[in-house]
Amino acid sequence: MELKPCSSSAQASKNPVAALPESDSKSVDDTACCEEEEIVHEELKGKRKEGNGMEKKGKKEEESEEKKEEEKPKKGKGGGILTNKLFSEHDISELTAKAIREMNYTHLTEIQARSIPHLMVQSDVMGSAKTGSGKTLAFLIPAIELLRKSHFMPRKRNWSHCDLPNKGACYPDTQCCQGINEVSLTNSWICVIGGTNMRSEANQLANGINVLVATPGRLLDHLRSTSSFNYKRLKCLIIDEADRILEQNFEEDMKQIFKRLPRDRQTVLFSATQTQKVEDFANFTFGKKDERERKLVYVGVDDSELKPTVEGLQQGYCVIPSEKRFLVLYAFLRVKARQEQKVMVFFSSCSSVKFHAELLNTLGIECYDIHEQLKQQKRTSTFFRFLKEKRAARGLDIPEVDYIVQYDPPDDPKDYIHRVGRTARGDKGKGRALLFLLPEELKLLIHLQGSIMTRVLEQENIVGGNYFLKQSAKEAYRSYLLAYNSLSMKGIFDIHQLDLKVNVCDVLSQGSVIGFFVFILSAFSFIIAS
Ligand SMILES: Nc1ncnc2c1ncn2[C@@H]1O[C@H](COP(=O)(O)OP(=O)(O)OP(=O)(O)O)[C@@H](O)[C@H]1O
Repeated sequence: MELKPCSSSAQASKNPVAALPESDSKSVDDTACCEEEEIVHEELKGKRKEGNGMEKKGKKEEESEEKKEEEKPKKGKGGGILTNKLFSEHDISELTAKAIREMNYTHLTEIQARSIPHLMVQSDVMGSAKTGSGKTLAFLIPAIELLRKSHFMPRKRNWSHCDLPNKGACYPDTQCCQGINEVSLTNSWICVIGGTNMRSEANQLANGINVLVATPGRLLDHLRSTSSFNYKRLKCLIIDEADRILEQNFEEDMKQIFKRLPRDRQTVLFSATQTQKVEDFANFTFGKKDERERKLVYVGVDDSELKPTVEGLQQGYCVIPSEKRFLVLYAFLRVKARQEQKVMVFFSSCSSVKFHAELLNTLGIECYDIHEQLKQQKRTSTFFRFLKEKRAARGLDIPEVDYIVQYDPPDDPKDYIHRVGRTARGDKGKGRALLFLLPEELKLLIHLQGSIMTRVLEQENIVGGNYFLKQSAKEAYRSYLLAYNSLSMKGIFDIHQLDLKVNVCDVLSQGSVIGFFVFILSAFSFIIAS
């Protein structure tokens, strides 16, 4: 078995939407806060050029850019995702403010600080920020506030908001809606997702709702077939996780949805990764400049960053031949179970999830399974049970996931980013992600460059760059081999049968590998000892 850190970094996602960079001028709106991010497609291309340093800037321009930079929300201390902007500085109704306080949030994240002011004045917004950076509240607070200002009442035949995430994102979005609504108690909302009972959803829609969280496919079904569903007064359409929606081939459904919905509405599109597909979809969603009456603002929080994953995420991979993969997983999960850590494991098929969950439960490792073949209700309840599970030892009710394990590889870098984005979420969130690869799958790393990285690299440098640690690691490894060789039952413990050549060479020739190697090895020694 070969265990290695990922050793390179570059860009996994494509450049941010070329046609929709942040701009700073020609605001149609008179709100000062919106001036810095106003966009007009044609002007944007020019701006991007400037951003790339391809044209010389005049002094005046430089000064105005400096001013803009000063006006941007500053990141809070401690390297988290929060800025120095407070929720209390915003014109938010008391009930929503109370809901936010009850969630213990005081400061806004960057995507929130930069998009909420635009959304509150009902501009169209296209937002882009890493997974776990607080996009949900960024669009939900203005949505709830818009409802409040419009004096919408529950159970009237209105339909004012539609939030369109993909199926996975539906849970956090509805949870967040629920959080705000539990306190404000003003809005009725429902969540419609494929796999649930369409008739009961139709009844609720007929009764009238204020906020609808839906997957594109199921929403289209209702638009087509639920005659009592009155959507003519839609105020705001929010498309969350646009990149995921497109990946799952919902593009055609989205076009059909757009055809049916009223055009005079606010439109919001959020995405964690930017691709050509998202760019094309954005152009299609917002239409051409002349067709648009509303102002469109692009807020790209991480556009200048090379790394598409968050700071608090440590990432690594291990190369394991297929016959040993389950053993590694089992050993790993046992250690993590003892440490009362939460681990989310990704497989490539439903039957594989089912099988491994059954097997692990049989072997005494308690785990839940979520896959497409389960009824939606079961999926939702399992998901919430997993998130809410208490960790007795620490006495905390923390929903965060400590580890993401990708037992089967992701389909592409975006898939990878979304999977690892389930950990290290929120302010100063910390988490780890481990990718299992077969030796012949190593080529995948070329495509993941930039996604996997830094922290493990730092770890690698700690050992590789430190003479004493390196010597000590070599010594530890040498003594492990000597001890193994000294075992008396040679029939069982034959050092010549150990497939260690690759590891020995790697460990001894590159200090780089040692950090991660030792980390995993210690997990095994724990198992052996237990
Ligand atoms: N203002 C805030 N202060 C502190 N924590 C926050 C704040 N806003 C959001 N969070 C935390 O950040 C976590 C991630 O937020 P959210 O789910 O909105 O991210 P996201 O950007 O939508 O991620 P994804 O793209 O994966 O859906 C939340 O679970 C919440 O704990």
